[in-house]
Amino acid sequence: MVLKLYSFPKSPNVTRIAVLLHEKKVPYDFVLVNTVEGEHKTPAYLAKHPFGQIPYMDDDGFILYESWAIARYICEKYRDQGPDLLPTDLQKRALFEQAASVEQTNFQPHAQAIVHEGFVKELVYKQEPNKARLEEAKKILEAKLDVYEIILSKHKYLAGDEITLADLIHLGWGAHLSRAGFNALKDTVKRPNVAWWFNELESRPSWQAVKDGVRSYAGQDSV
Ligand SMILES: N[C@@H](CCC(=O)N[C@@H](CS)C(=O)NCC(=O)O)C(=O)O
Repeated sequence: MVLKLYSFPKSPNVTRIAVLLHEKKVPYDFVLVNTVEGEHKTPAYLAKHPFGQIPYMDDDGFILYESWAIARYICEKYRDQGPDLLPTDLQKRALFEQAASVEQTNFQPHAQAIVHEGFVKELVYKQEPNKARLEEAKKILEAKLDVYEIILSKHKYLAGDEITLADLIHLGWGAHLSRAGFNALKDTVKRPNVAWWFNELESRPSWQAVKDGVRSYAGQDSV
């Protein structure tokens, strides 16, 4: 049975997984979860994902939630297909885990706040955005990206000169930032290394395929 991602296809927490499936050339399907109607809080959904969030994965009956856990599972299971995105060498793995932790603490929460307050709340949930929270998150992420600039001036990717899952997983939330009026990932003057890095990620055929997939799904505009 083809691997299934329960989500809405444009969700950053699922596009960050879909890009890995394209890197690994693994076929998958989306199963649409209507979060606007609260489908993710129904008993049937909660039986699969007890926190009532998107996404979760069904791999031939094996259920897994939490996007980072799903991402690691895919990179481990399909290690021999496409680029190896999860280093096994002790020190390379430690540097990968460091970069993974950096994404989870220094990038994702702030990027999510910017995207959520910047347009998702209003557009999808018809709620009033919290402008103060938006500005605060922008300020914090700008400062975090200054540190990214230092890291990326020393090597091409976050964990060294080889691309890993820790880089690619930035695409989900990162690609939505411009739409929220936050262009710091693309500022070639202020942060040339960050801009180079993010452009490399966005230019990968796997990401283009994700964008095409989202575009063709139920007429949604793209990530
Ligand atoms: N840590 C989780 C976060 C999942 C998450 O926050 N999903 C959001 C959508 S982007 C959601 O389902 N929000 C609805 C809710 O929490 O009720 C992951 O990475 O999968």
